[in-house]
Amino acid sequence: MDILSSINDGILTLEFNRPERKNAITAEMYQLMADALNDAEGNADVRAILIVGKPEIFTAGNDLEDFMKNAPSSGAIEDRAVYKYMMALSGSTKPIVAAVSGNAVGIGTTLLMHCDLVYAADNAKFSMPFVQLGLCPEFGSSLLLTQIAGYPRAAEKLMLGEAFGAQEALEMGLVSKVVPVAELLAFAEGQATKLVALPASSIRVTKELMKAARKAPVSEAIAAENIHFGKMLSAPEAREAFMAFFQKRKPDFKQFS
Ligand SMILES: C/C=C/C(=O)SCCNC(=O)CCNC(=O)[C@H](O)C(C)(C)COP(=O)(O)OP(=O)(O)OC[C@H]1O[C@@H](n2cnc3c(N)ncnc32)[C@H](O)[C@@H]1OP(=O)(O)O
Repeated sequence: MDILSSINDGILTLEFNRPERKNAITAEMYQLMADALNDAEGNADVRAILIVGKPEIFTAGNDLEDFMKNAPSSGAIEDRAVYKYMMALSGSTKPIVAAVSGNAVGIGTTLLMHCDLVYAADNAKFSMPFVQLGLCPEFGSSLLLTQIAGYPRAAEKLMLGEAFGAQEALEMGLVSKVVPVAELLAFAEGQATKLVALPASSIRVTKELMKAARKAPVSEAIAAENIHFGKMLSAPEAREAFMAFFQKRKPDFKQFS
């Protein structure tokens, strides 16, 4: 299974488990995670959610082969598994803890902005190389990163798309704390266990209140991003970027005006 899902002691753990492809996320993986999150909504036994990868890799983001195969022209965005996953994540009423070690690329970084507690190992590396792929920010990152980090820093990360480390992520407010990689999982599990022991109703209301002001703007940003992202995914710039990645060469964007 490319996603490992388990419920223990009140914690639903979702683990990326496709290390041979750097945990790149396929439509099937998004769907599995969406289903698990939606099931958790109606399951009072789940009192916290934990999202983890492997010590050496969180996720390489969306599977680029999937991007090439599944042009977005085929159907509405709302029917796509990635959309269902991100809506389930951002709309979850349960507290969500993410533990990031290694690379968190593209949606691997975007998804963190929809979690509540985000812990990074000292080997974590974040990047949103949407522009490098001929794409644009997705699932609210154009708004959320600007709010979290301020415009100039967000512009640097979203326009240049260069990777940055755990310490910088902490300084900019993207993560809650940095811990040594060997201690990350136990630490994150400990934090999730604390959430499980607290009154679920208080956690629920606190989360709702904290997210209330950003709910409508985030929905609007996601809708606007989707319009562009869908078109850009089938444009020649993105095709060139995907081909270049698999051919292990630099993309040639100068051929496009
Ligand atoms: C809506 C969502 C949007 C997004 O998420 S956009 C972001 C999409 N993701 C990317 O652009 C990241 C692409 N991957 C990378 O940049 C690198 O990988 C890493 C930095 C994550 C790791 O680099 P290294 O440790 O050198 O590993 P490796 O040799 O590049 O990858 C090992 C195998 O994994 C495959 N792979 C890696 N990432 C993806 C991916 N995103 N989609 C499909 N396959 C991927 C490779 O091709 C290769 O395979 P083989 O061993 O056969 O050469």
